Order: sequence, then C-alpha cells, then structure tokens
Amino acid sequence: MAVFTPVTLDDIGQWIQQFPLGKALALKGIASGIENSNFFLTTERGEYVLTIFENLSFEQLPFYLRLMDHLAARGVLVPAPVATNAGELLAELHGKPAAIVSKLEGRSQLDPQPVHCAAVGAMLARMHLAGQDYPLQQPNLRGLAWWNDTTPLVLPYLSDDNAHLLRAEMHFQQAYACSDTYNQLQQGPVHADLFRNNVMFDGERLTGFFDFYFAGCDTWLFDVAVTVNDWCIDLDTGVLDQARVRAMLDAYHAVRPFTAAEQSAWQPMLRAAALRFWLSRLYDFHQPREAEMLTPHDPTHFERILRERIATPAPDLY
Ligand SMILES: Nc1ncnc2c1ncn2[C@@H]1O[C@H](COP(=O)(O)OP(=O)(O)O)[C@@H](O)[C@H]1O
Ligand SMILES: N[C@@H](CCOP(=O)(O)O)C(=O)O
Repeated sequence: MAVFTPVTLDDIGQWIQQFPLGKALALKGIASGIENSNFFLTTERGEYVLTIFENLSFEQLPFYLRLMDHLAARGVLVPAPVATNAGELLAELHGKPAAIVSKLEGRSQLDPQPVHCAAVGAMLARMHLAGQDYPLQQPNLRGLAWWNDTTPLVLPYLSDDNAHLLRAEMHFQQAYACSDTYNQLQQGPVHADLFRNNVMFDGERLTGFFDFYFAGCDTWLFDVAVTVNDWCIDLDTGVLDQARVRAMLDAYHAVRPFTAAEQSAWQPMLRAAALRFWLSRLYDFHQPREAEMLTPHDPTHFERILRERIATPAPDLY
C-alpha cells in the first residue's frame, strides 16, 4: 500500500513549523508498506520520511520512536526521529499520530546474497545487544495473544485442510510457549518484521533497518527466525538456502553467541515466525481496510513456509 490518510503539501504548510526543518518543499506518497501512511518529505533542511500511524496510538508510539533513538545513539543503523521544537517525537496530523524520521540512503536488496545476509545477521545481533538497557516495556503486539485473538476471525475463510493446519499449529505453539526451554530464551526489544523490504543497502553496505512499528519485547530468537524466514529462502518454495542461512547465523553468532536453549528452540521458532505472518496476511486479505493504494500480501506464501518448517529439520543454529 499505503496511503490510508491523504495529505497534501498545503495541509502541512503550517503543521511543519513545529519542527526545526524549515519549509516543506515536496511531499510524495509511498506506495509500498501495508500498515501506515508514508510520504517522502523534502524540506529546506533535507530529505525525511513522514509517517501517519493508522493503527498505533499516542500511548503505544513512544516505545517505537524512543527505541529508534536509543539504538541510533548506540551505533545501530536506524532512522532517527526528528523532535518538535517542544521536544516531542510525535505530533497530531489529521487527527492521527504522526512522526518525521531521517531518510536512509540506498534501497532494499530484494535478491540478497550471502554477503547481504551476513550484514543483516551482524547488525541484528548488535541491535539485540544495544536494546538490553532500553527502559520501556511493550509486548510484541503481534505475539501469541494476538494469534489467539485472530485465529477465530480467519478460520471461517479457510479450507478444511488449512483450518486443520492452523488449529494444530496454534495448539503446538501455545504448549511450546509454556515450556521450560521457551522460558530460558533471552528476551528484549526485537524488530519482529525485518524483511528484505525493511533494510536498506548501498551496494553491499547495509545503511539501516527501518519500519520499527511492529517492534516489541519478545525472544531474540523469534526475531532471528522472522529474518531467516524472509532473507534466506527460495521465494517460490519457501525452502531455506543453506549458504544464506549459514552466512546470517554465523555473522549473528560472532556478535552475540546463540545458547543451547536457543538451539533446541530453533525449529519451533521458525514455525512460530511463519505462523505469525500467515495469520496477519490472512487477516489483511480477508478483512481489508480502505486505502488509496493497496497490494495485499499473499497468505499462501507463509502457509507454504509453515508446512515446510514443520516437515524439514531446522539447520544448526551454530
Ligand atoms: N527512514 C526511511 N528511509 C528511507 N525510506 C523509507 C524510510 N521509511 C520508509 N521508507 C520507504 O517507505 C516504504 C514504506 O515504509 P514501511 O515502513 O515499510 O511502511 P509500512 O509501515 O506501511 O509497512 C519503504 O519501503 C521505503 O521505501
Ligand atoms: N512484512 C509483513 C507485512 C508488514 O509489511 P511491511 O511493509 O511493514 O514490512 C509481511 O510480509 O506480511
């Protein structure tokens, strides 16, 4: 998508004056993304991204924006939010929360090679370590509680075979989340949506992670599983590509060594990461919101990945 809330240059002429950015010179809606309304914003001070948050509230948003600030201050490459003249990271626009962040250089690498996966793995480990002393707490809002709420909303749309798969996997994940192994996993702020389209590269140089608006406190291993399930697969089949998997996991492990508990949780976590996006894509597909531009993501992609992760033993974590 996504421009759910249309905005013109005229609309923000006055509004922009609360930021130390000079006059707004250009504003262009961004077609990709499915969660928020995003715009490239040119001001007298440079290039930025304006985001209007469609689902997250004024109460929830400081967790994300202050996390980006926190990580950027510790050398993790992420967009820096721009504070208003009053020192606020959030402002109201058309009745909704809005923020301006720095624009990252480069572009998404949609055909990643092992060298890109290694860069992502190393930066992900650095991000997890840098988040350890982040003081705010917010659960992953697309975690188990949300899966429990969403499952009955999508079940009526599924074939018998897929309904059986969803019920069985939910049962498995509910039990797994109560296990001793799960409770030994290290937790902290995680990105939780680190797909190829949420990382910028300039050639082989990683220039930043962005789109932190699904971030929350969860297991670090869940973040690794989400990332591997997108970066290290054959997109047609969902099968893991060993060279990219090894490059990403080895680079992560070199910065933040995996634990024995994480090794034993790896296959259930790869399944959990597939289930999470199968569910959200099913929900978005069957209960779409109004939007100016919309390209729903394909739920069957993650159904395929989930079936594959259940059927195939996970690669070694380290
Ligand atoms: N900080 C940024 N720097 C550069 N481009 C960005 C930045 N934030 C968003 N974008 C661009 O906007 C697009 C949509 O942003 P995204 O955060 O993925 O949207 P959504 O939150 O709706 O999923 C990205 O694909 C990217 O091209
Ligand atoms: N990555 C998710 C959907 C979230 O979209 P994004 O553009 O914010 O990453 C998916 O692929 O289902």
